Amino acid sequence: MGMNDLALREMNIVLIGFMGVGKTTIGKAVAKKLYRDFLDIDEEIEKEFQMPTTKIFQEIGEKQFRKKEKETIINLCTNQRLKVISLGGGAFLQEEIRNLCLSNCIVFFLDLSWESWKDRVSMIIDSRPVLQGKNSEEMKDLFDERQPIYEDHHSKVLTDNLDVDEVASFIVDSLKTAWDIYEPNH
Ligand SMILES: Nc1ncnc2c1ncn2[C@@H]1O[C@H](COP(=O)(O)OP(=O)(O)OP(=O)(O)O)[C@@H](O)[C@H]1O
Ligand SMILES: O=C(O)C1=C[C@@H](O)[C@@H](O)[C@H](O)C1
Ligand SMILES: [Mg+2]
Repeated sequence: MGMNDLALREMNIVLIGFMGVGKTTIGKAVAKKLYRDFLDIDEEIEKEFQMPTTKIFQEIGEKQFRKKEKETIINLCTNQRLKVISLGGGAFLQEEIRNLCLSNCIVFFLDLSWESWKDRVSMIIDSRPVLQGKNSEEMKDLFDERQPIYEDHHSKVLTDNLDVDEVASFIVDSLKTAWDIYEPNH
């Protein structure tokens, strides 16, 4: 099913952004506000391999993780509708994933400044293999290096100084505005 077959209101909503910006937490809140099901790609991959991401990286390798990540996203973004889907922080590194999401889904970039992000490292590091073993400078380099991949999106929200519920409300309000403008007769 391509974008042309779907009403804007039925399209999956996809959240992108760097590790720890809040894709999973905010995605759940957005789904609840819109009465939709929520899907988290990292969680789907972990279910598939029956192990946490850290263990997948150690025992099966990042390459297989990325392959499964691509297959899972292509499958869900092609065969599902009316979902809120949070991607992993590295998913948009793959051009095929970027292209498919941008043509089939509504893509929201959750933006967060480095200053705010660095205070969250301790909360997330245990479950993010890509951050493990990196010092602050190396994390900053990765953070900067990743920003351009998130620049391909339909809409973005700067989450500095907003709590989870405020970000979710902003996303829902902006979607409803777009739906009313582009599909006024639904
Ligand atoms: N707007 C916010 N304000 C404060 N804390 C937040 C906000 N959004 C998320 N958090 C917290 O930041 C942490 C990381 O959030 P979350 O796991 O949702 O990130 P993520 O983007 O899904 O990361 P990953 O890409 O690694 O899956 C959580 O502890 C969450 O409660
Ligand atoms: O940014 C990344 O490369 C990653 C982010 C997480 O969501 C997971 O998908 C995994 O830990 C890799
Ligand atoms: Mg997540």
